[in-house]
Amino acid sequence: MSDPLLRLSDVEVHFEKEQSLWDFYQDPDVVHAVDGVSLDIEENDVLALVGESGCGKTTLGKTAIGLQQPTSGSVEFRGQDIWEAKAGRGDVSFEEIRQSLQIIHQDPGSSLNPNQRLVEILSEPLRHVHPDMDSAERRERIFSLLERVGMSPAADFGDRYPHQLSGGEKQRVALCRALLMNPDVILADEAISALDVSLRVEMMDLMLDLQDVFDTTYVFISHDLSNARYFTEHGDGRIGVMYLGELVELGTAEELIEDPRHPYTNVLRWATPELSLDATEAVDPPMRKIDIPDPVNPPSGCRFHTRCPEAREACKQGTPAREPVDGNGQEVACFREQPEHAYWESAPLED
Ligand SMILES: Nc1ncnc2c1ncn2[C@@H]1O[C@H](COP(=O)(O)OP(=O)(O)OP(=O)(O)O)[C@@H](O)[C@H]1O
Repeated sequence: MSDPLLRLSDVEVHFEKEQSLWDFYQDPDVVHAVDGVSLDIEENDVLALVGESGCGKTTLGKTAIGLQQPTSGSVEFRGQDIWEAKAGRGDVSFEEIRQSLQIIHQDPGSSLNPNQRLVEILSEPLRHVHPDMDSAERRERIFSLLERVGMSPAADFGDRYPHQLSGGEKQRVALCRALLMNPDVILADEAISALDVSLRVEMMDLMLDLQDVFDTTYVFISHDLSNARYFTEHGDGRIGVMYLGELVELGTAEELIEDPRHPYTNVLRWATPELSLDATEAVDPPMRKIDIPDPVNPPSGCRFHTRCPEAREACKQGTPAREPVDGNGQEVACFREQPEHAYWESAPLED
């Protein structure tokens, strides 16, 4: 079997927190941003990462595209370890890999040069990928892409500066610029979150429409399960649920929403009114505590045990591995999926 497009193996990303002068003689605090994540991402794949603020979505996404070096574990691009390539020990150069792995941010304005017209901004990636292309051909490619993303008349838009665009138009330009690099993966980091609700679906449709043209994979980060659902249902992809740095459940939107196996996935589903679940469902959150534990000192055992309504004493020990559910593509990391686990004999946690 051929290698997946991206393979993350037991990836860990820990950050040392900045210290004040007073803490100088103490060991720095270490933030456990990502821990023990293994995941394959395929060609033309769609993967959405969801979870509450600070759970590690951006860090994991950036690690997957080689913008963040893991503190342990590995990230391979088509079988080539990205950081070995960076150290000059690869068959493919780091620059080539990074060119294949692009990112679009929540705030596209900050990444578009305010002093350049769109046609200049979009010429840069083309010059990079096709150094032999003449300027007339570049303009033709740029204008046809601008038309395709609904920025018409393209010649008029091409002459504009970023400040002359709406938020939605800036995000389209950021998408065009990423696509013109001919990438294998685009990390869309909350790329639709700042848009008006009415424009979000339009942008997601556009991204998926262009996926067929450019043969690219999307890693789509969102704190909103209903957007992740729309994107993965229309893109035939999966959702990964993150909790305190760990990937606790993986599956299609239908699997996760109709049959969430991890109690934390159930919380996300509960917290998303747009999913219009059964009106008879609980109004109280399906959690024992609201507060998120400190990622500097994550709870022992299953990290969700301090909030989980199903938690028992056994959940304080050992990290549950993510395992397949019922032989379909769904995977969950919860002791309750293991009929023989000590969980079933242990006492419930009630505090
Ligand atoms: N460069 C850094 N230095 C120190 N800590 C960091 C750094 N980057 C991220 N963190 C911490 O790592 C944890 C995960 O952050 P991350 O941004 O990946 O989460 P997230 O799920 O994307 O959150 P959000 O939705 O708020 O963007 C957080 O506790 C964050 O404060």
